[in-house]
Amino acid sequence: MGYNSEKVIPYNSSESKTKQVEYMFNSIAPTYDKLNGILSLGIDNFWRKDAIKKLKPYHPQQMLDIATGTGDFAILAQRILSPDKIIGIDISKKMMETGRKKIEANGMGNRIILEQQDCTAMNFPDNTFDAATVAFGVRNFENIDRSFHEIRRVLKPGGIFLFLELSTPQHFPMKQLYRMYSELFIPFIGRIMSTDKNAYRYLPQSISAFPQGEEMMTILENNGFYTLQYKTYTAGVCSLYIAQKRT
Ligand SMILES: C[S@@+](CC[C@H](N)C(=O)[O-])C[C@H]1O[C@@H](n2cnc3c(N)ncnc32)[C@H](O)[C@@H]1O
Repeated sequence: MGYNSEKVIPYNSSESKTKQVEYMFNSIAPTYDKLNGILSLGIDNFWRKDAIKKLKPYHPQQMLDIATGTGDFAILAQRILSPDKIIGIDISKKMMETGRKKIEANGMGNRIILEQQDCTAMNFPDNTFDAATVAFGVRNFENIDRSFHEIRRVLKPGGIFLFLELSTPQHFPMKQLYRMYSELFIPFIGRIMSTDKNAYRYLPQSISAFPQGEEMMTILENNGFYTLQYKTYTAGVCSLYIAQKRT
């Protein structure tokens, strides 16, 4: 089944969504971290920390951080959970170049390894990881079902899949405020601060097309997961899903 967010692409080009997304993140990599903080008014750090803490009861030792980008989620997971190993994967070399520098600066080079891989076709054996995480990546996937299927394959039986994604508030007054924020503020800041204007047009469009809540939980179940927890942050601006591999 195809989902609407899979059809939202950054550029007016005939290349696959994956190729366009790779190009876009390579192009915005130098300003990504700074803009992230500005656009979320710094709240993304709170969302990330709260999400990672929820993995504590599972004591994951082998972790996979998909769409790891500049490495923030992997670094936080290492700091909070101290697993034996985290492998971060991403399609964008430039995002990971920044990520590697941050990992080294945090003295975590022997615990976090970054590899260029597409999450729809990973080279890991079946049943490898205790937990897989994605922060703000799923919205960019060209094929959500194939990605989830592949994530399930590389998780051990009972393994945990946790992801955070931006979402659209459903209730007054946040719904209306958020609409102004995403239609005016995001493209404006993107235009003046980023090297790629398209990226900050693509961002609000991909958020509004992304399946959320009940719909996402059904997608997880259809791909072989139980949803253990679904919660929203900041009146619905961000959503967290925690699911477990069904055996
Ligand atoms: C918004 S960034 C998130 C980066 C990081 N997780 C964070 O929290 O800041 C989305 C990332 O998803 C990556 N991505 C998109 N499609 C992917 C795929 N099929 N496989 C692996 N990574 C992918 C992009 O290259 C990009 O670095």
